Amino acid sequence: MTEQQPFASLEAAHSAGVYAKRPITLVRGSGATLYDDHGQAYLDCGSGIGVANIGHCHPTVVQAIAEQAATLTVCPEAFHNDQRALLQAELVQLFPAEFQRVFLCNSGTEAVEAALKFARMATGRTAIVAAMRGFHGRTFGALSATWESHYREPFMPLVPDFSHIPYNNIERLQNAITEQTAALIIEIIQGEGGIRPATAEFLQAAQTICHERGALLILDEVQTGFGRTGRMFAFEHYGLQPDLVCLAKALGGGIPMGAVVINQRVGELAIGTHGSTFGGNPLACAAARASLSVIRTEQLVDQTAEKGAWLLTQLQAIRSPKIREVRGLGLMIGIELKEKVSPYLQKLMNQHQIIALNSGSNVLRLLPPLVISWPELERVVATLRSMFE
Ligand SMILES: Cc1[nH+]cc(COP(=O)(O)O)c(CN[C@@H](CCC(=O)O)C(=O)O)c1O
Repeated sequence: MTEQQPFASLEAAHSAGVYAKRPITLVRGSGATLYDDHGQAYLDCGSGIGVANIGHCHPTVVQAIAEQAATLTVCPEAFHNDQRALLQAELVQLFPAEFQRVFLCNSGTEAVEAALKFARMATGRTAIVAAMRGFHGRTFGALSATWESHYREPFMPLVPDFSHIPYNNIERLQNAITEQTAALIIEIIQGEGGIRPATAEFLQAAQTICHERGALLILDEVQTGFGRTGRMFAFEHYGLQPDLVCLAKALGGGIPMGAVVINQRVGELAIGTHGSTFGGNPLACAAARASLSVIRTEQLVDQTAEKGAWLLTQLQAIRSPKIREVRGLGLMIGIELKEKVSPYLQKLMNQHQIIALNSGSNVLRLLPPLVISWPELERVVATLRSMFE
């Protein structure tokens, strides 16, 4: 172990080796601040890839986890459980009345896998249409809907009968959705794919075409959900009535969790056709309930709409030959550069102690905790302005 980075070298010695690592060891978090093992503070604008919407180690969630950890953490879905029953009821309350059922799992990719399986089972069809640049997860089904070839190539063949259309292209959508299509799966804003918002026209057309032709509309809100875009769920901006909504990331307040919220239009799902050992476990459900209560009591959705509008305006006002476009919604913002983004991420972290993300090779992605303060936002704008102007 090296003196400066004792844990990094120890981790590197035993890690599977599939992750590119940044040269810091994070050991503590609070609100929008992270701390490394030398006590250095960082302003977090990544939220653990869109997980820490309510900030790190929120006391309400910490207390709920501690209490549930001392009560019951293991309870498979073969048995009823109080925390699960309450969470399911609280979750569907956030959706239109047609959504009455929830499948609980443990990650975004699991939520997507479940939604894809439910769509094939409910329609008796096999074709799945997804969008170019979309990201839906890394398990074989979700990966078959994910676009980037470097995620897919090493694992071919994937699941058959998946196809992709250009995002926001209604004509190609018209041609792709047929009587053999089980579902269309899309993001309202492509996150990993570059912070690319869908157009209202594309989303409305997607819903109309799917429902006219008997296909289901799956919205992958793993990244856009739980206030990230300034509404509790991004589909609310467009008044959509999807059939299956995939959730994860911020759902569990930092505890791994995924969910599929199911419109009654999908119909009954047969017992024994899908499942999960850890899905709906009491610990994750208690954490999720606490997280939802924080989002509600701290009015984080409205805060995000206000903070996000200000941040987008400030960043769009930066005049720089290096910036192609600044786009996004709420506190899900991308700065598309005319060059590689990684040097800027390193500079932000090493010289300014701000942690940001990439989307692809040239988009700087900002996903700060929704609890980020106004002074912290002003620091982000001032720092980026100094870097790019
Ligand atoms: C829209 C979306 N859907 C599904 C997933 C899969 O969720 P999970 O199984 O919990 O990771 C992700 C992860 N998005 C991150 C990619 C993570 C990875 O590299 O893998 C991201 O946006 O970078 C998404 O952003």
